[in-house]
This record gives sequence, C-alpha cells and structure tokens, in this order.
Amino acid sequence: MTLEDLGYSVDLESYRKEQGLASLGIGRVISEHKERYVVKTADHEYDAEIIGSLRFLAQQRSDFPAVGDWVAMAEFDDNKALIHAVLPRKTMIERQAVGKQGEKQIIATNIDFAFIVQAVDRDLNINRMERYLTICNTSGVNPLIILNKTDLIADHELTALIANVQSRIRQVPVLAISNETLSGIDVLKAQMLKGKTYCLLGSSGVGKSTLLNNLSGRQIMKTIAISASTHKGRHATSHRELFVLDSGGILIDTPGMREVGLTDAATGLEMTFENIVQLARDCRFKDCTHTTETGCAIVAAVENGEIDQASYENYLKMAREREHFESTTAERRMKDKEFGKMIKNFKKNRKSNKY
Ligand SMILES: Nc1nc2c(ncn2[C@@H]2O[C@H](COP(=O)(O)OP(=O)(O)OP(=O)(O)O)[C@@H](O)[C@H]2O)c(=O)[nH]1
Ligand SMILES: [Zn+2]
Repeated sequence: MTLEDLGYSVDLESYRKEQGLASLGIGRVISEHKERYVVKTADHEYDAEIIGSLRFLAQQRSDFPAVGDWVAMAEFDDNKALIHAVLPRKTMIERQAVGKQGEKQIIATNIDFAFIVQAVDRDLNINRMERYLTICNTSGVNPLIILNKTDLIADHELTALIANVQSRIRQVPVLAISNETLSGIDVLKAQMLKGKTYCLLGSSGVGKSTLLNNLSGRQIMKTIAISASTHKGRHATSHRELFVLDSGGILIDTPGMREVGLTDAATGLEMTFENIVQLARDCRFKDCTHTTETGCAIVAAVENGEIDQASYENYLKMAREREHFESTTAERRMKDKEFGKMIKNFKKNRKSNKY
C-alpha cells in the first residue's frame, strides 16, 4: 500500500516540505480513543500519542488529531509513534459536543463524500437528513442520501418515500439499497472513486457496518470496547474506523450518533435550505425573523404550500440552535477572560501585599 492509496495528495506533500517536516514520517489516523491514535502509514500501523508541546498548544478539542487526519510522526519503537503535527484539513465534519455546551467535536476529517444513511423501515426522518446535510454543507463535503433496508418495505412504499424525501431535499442524490438482497450495492460501489475518502453518517442501527462489510466484500468486525469497571459492553466504539476498499475508495465508519447538534460554523444551513432562504429577499422587513412579521415572504410561501411546513420548522429550529451555540461560546469566552483578569489581579495584589 502507498500513501496515495490512503488518500495522500500532492498538496499535502508540498506542505510537508515547506514546513520542514520531511524528516518525519507521514501517516493517517484510522482510529482514536481517549487521545490514543492508530496511525496507518504505507507499510505499518502505529499506536501513537501526541507530543507534549502539541498538547500544550492545543486550545480546543479540534486542535487534537481526529480520524481521517494526516499527521507527521516519529517512530520510537516497533509499533509506537509520537505525533508531532496535524497537517491542514481539507474538510472537517463537526458537531456540537454532546453534553458540553458551546464546544465542538470532530466527527471525521479530510472527507470528500458523505453517505447519509437511514433505514426505511421505521427510522426514516427527513429532519435528521436535513441536519446531516447542513453539517456536510458547512464543511464542503459532498453528500449522498442512502435509504437502506428496502427489503423490509413494498416497492410502492419505497417509491412514495423517495418522492417524499425529494420533495423536501431537491439538490441531493438519493440511492435506495438493501444489505440483505444487495440491491443497489453495485451502483454504490461503481460511484466510489479511488483515493477519495467517504464517510458513513447515521444513527445507530441503520446498517452502516453491514454496508461497510458489503462494500469491502469482507467481514470487518467491530471490536466493542469493554469498560473495565462495569464489564458492560460499551456502545459502538470500533477499533478501526478507516478502511481502504478493493475498489480504491477509502471509507470511514463513524460510530452511530444519537445527537448531531450544530455548531456556529453551520454556514451550511443557508445552503441546505436555499429555497427558503432565497425568499427572504422579498420579506418586508430586512431583519425579518420569518415567524410573526406581516409581509414575510417565507411565511406566505409556507401558507400557500410552496415551502414544506416541516422543512420550514426544521430550518427555524436549526437556526435557533446555531444562535444558541454562538451565544454560549461567546459567554464562555467572556467568563474565561474574567477569570484571567481575576487571576491577574490576585497575582498583582499578592505582589503588592508581599505575602
Ligand atoms: N433487513 C435488513 N436488515 C439490515 C440491513 N442492513 C443492516 N441490517 C441489520 O440492521 C442491524 C444494524 O446494522 P448495523 O450495520 O450494525 O448498523 P450500524 O448503523 O452500523 O449501527 P452502529 O454500529 O450502532 O452505528 C443488524 O442487525 C443488521 O443485520 C438491510 O438492508 N436489511
Ligand atoms: Zn420573513
């Protein structure tokens, strides 16, 4: 295997040279667990950690390596390495960190295409599709919607579902597949390009791992991490998350996600809801919130059925969420600043009081 097989590019190579990193090895992070990384190189896999100075300089979660990252590293043992630098990311899919208001968490980096997977039997949720789309649009990743488990419903039901999805999401291709009958799998395989990185996004149980197995033609087992204290199997931490398929495509399987909160960087919202946002030009007031104002072109379009009511509500909900993220981040920064001032004053007082 070569680095190019893993997705390495000319741009990355010239960056590496420019930055004087040529003496270090280059590899791609294929899994991450509590600041321990598995880094794959052309002919090796390393257990890696980051060097102290990198940790020291890290200001936020996104400064640490993530699955999909290219890193410059030094081998120090047979299969151990230290990560010295994270190379610039072409794309970065991120969400609001669960339970940590105002913080971001990277899902995967350097992704070219995302497969947004949903199951047609009971999980289908167009609001959630729009949410994943927004996340993709924000980071410049090309989305494809995959409807899985089509073996579980009748053909006419599937036709209706696809029409339903496409009435709300017009600009994104939709592909129906079944991991059971393998219908659609070859079509999907044929679309995947050598050296490009794909990522599977979707809730737990929609069939991402099964799809990975079908695309790779192998049974790639997930090792479930066992929490030592409770001996309870912990959910969906796969040991390896990045795979090179025989077709040459590179596939990242992210653990199933229950929550996909938006961050302030969700500029993709306007792209996802382009047909809604465009109408705002005709609103009577420039600062229209598109809710209760008279002369709101968006509300009018919802009323006359031009815009889907559910889509409209989902748009407003996500716009509020983005705003909330922004305000909590601002608040936190303010608090940090105040805390910094307090420390400074304390030190000053201590000096002057000489205790
Ligand atoms: N009938 C049917 N069942 C499927 C299909 N694809 C997957 N399944 C089943 O759905 C269940 C969940 O599939 P997984 O592939 O583990 O789902 P996942 O999205 O990887 O879930 P996480 O690993 O929790 O994120 C398994 O029991 C699969 O056998 C399908 O096309 N048809
Ligand atoms: Zn309006």
